[in-house]
Amino acid sequence: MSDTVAILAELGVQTKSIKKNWNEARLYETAVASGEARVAKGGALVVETGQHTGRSAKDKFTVRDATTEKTVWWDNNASMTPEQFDALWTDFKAHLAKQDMYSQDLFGGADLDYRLPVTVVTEFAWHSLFIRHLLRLPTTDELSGFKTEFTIINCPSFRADPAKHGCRSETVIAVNFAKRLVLIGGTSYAGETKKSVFTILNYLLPNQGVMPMHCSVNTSDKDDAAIFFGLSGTGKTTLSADASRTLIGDDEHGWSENGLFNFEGGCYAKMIKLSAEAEPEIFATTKQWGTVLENVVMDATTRELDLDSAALAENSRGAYPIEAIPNASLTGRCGQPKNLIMLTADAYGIMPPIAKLTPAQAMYHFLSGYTARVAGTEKGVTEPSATFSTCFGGPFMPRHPSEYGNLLRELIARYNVDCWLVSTGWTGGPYGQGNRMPIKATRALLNAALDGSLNTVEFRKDETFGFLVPVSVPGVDAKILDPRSTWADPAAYDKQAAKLAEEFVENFKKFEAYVDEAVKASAPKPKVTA
Ligand SMILES: Nc1ncnc2c1ncn2[C@@H]1O[C@H](COP(=O)(O)OP(=O)(O)O)[C@@H](O)[C@H]1O
Ligand SMILES: C=C(OP(=O)(O)O)C(=O)O
Ligand SMILES: [Mn+2]
Repeated sequence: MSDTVAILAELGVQTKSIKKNWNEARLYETAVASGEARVAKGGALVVETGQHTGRSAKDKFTVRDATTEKTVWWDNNASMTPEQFDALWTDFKAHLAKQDMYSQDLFGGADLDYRLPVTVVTEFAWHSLFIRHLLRLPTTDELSGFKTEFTIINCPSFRADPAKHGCRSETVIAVNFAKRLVLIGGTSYAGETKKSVFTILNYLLPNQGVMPMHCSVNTSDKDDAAIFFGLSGTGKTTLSADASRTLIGDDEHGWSENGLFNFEGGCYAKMIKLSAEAEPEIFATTKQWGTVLENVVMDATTRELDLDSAALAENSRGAYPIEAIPNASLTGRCGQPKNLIMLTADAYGIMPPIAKLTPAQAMYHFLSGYTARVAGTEKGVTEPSATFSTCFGGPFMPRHPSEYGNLLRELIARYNVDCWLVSTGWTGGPYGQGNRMPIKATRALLNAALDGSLNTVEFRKDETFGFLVPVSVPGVDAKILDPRSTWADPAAYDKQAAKLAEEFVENFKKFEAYVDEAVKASAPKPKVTA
């Protein structure tokens, strides 16, 4: 296979026109001229995505054939038959024949041994710009010998038909590993494209012994890389951009014998209520030419941005090349990690802001993938709900969690990595009563973990979770380290902690057959209260 033109011919795709590998400036001009986008004060490109302002996880389907039958974990991945995919593909091609399209030949993966050449074909110029920011650009030389290995076609104006295509609605994300093709239709949320590349790498890399991870990574000149696992909204992007560390990437990485590597070349940050003070590096990107601002509210006349407004979406986003962050790595690669952090936004206010995990506890929490969803803007809803998304990335993990878990466990042991659980969620009570953990406090605790100083402080054992929690950390209010003491009613804390422990135990049942006694013994134990 080869680059855009050859691959489209090989796939039998005809488009009205195809603009191949256009650069940022040309895509900008076209996106504005065609009415897809507007320019904000400072130069960022502002777009609105309409109905879909986040991923449509339930509209994602993987083709179930003789191979994927055995390699995909179907409990966690919705399936589509090869015949349904073919019907979708036929209709997709008929639709594409009437469209002016853009394409980019890019790499997913900064490690030269493991990178995947992909061609991303999009209906929107701004989607082409987005994916050019997010993935890794080939050099001129690499482009001349480019051989695509996977094609992603994103056509928001296509409407899927559940009766014919085996999907659920007019929106579809169809992944076909045999045909090396992903089709996206009926949604404009740009995150679908980048998470499709992630899904592909998550499927392919374990076969090469590489651990793919939904995490951010940063390092320093001391070669002390840190991995930050976490579900959406837990702080991967926010916390990895830190003035005192070198950013490797904010969302998707691989871990091999060569070290850690970014799958991407850009970041995709949440813009809602972004604070210039707590997140200065990310804030600066909103005022730069090149940044794609998705569903950020802008005044039509002054072109001032209103980052606090959720009028278009709670999940407003900014996409920018990693160079937009001052202390970012351009190679996207670093050495073996010293620390591994699992981020959770515990809205129940039960988890401590930091805890030290044994390797077995780390495996337990990796397979559990706990965070909590909060009501957000919905009226009248005050209760948070627990979410367990395995490997901290359930919607992007085609294989059985034990495959990822076993790889991770081996790597943690081989490189002697210290593991931590960090709650960026609520303190002083649950969502609705307490407050979100201050970013400053989380950063101070993380810095103490990463510079090694946290290994020398006094710890207590958490009665419910069994992990070790520091009693005091220089520069941090000792009270927040013990969540129970921050609640007005400690008995209410105990009750809620027991309830959360039960939810963990219930969720973990499906993994019990795949883990050893030490991992099973890492389950939280509801504390017996008098
Ligand atoms: N203590 C904290 N740590 C990290 N993020 C926090 C914290 N408190 C509030 N936030 C907010 O939570 C959100 C975290 O989102 P983000 O970093 O994009 O997560 P992810 O990349 O994991 O999806 C940001 O909007 C950030 O401002
Ligand atoms: C882009 C996404 O990732 P995250 O929220 O983890 O940054 C997403 O989930 O759509
Ligand atoms: Mn992120």
